[in-house]
Amino acid sequence: MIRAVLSLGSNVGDRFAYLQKAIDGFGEMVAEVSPVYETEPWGVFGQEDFLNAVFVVRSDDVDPHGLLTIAQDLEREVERIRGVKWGPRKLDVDIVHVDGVVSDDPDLTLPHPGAHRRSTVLVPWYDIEPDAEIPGHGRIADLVAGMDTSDVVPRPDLVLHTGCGRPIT
Ligand SMILES: Nc1ncnc2c1ncn2[C@@H]1O[C@H](COP(=O)(O)OP(=O)(O)OP(=O)(O)O)[C@@H](O)[C@H]1O
Ligand SMILES: Nc1nc2c(c(=O)[nH]1)N=C(CO)CN2
Repeated sequence: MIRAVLSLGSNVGDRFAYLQKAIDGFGEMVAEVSPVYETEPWGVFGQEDFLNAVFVVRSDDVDPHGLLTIAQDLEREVERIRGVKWGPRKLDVDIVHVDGVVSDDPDLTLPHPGAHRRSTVLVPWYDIEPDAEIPGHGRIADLVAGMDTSDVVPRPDLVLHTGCGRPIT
């Protein structure tokens, strides 16, 4: 059984619909989904605000690279052209952490090398797994406590649904 934490981001078009599409794409693997947050862009400034969320998957059928393939297929489905690094995007799906896996493979670095610095990942992750730790970086509760989270604002009006399990159309 694999257990992994993935992050979602979108700042172009119908942002919430893209996040929901990603959750639906992982179907019955999805075990838990965080609240949605409206977040100020990091990396490239002057772009639109993002919606961000985090979800947990469990599966007997895929390995970490299988998760990455699903994530990249979903990204490609909504946006075939990748723009500038850290620039605007309809959908970004990152593999944040896989239980028991540490890897420096550039195609799939685990834990994700930016996750421990990103309030946009840690704040929603903390909501659903307050006791989680990032190998090499410690408890996410401590990481969140040490950062400015004022640019990560809850959107309780936007709730991602699980358990749909239908294929992407
Ligand atoms: N943990 C990971 N999750 C997702 N992609 C990863 C991971 N580790 C390495 N990669 C690789 O990173 C490459 C670029 O991914 P992507 O376009 O999502 O980057 P980005 O979102 O612009 O930046 P960042 O990865 O810092 O969020 C992909 O080709 C993928 O193979
Ligand atoms: N707030 C926020 N900013 C970003 C994000 C993101 O998900 N949220 N993703 C980026 C590229 O992966 C670049 N900048």
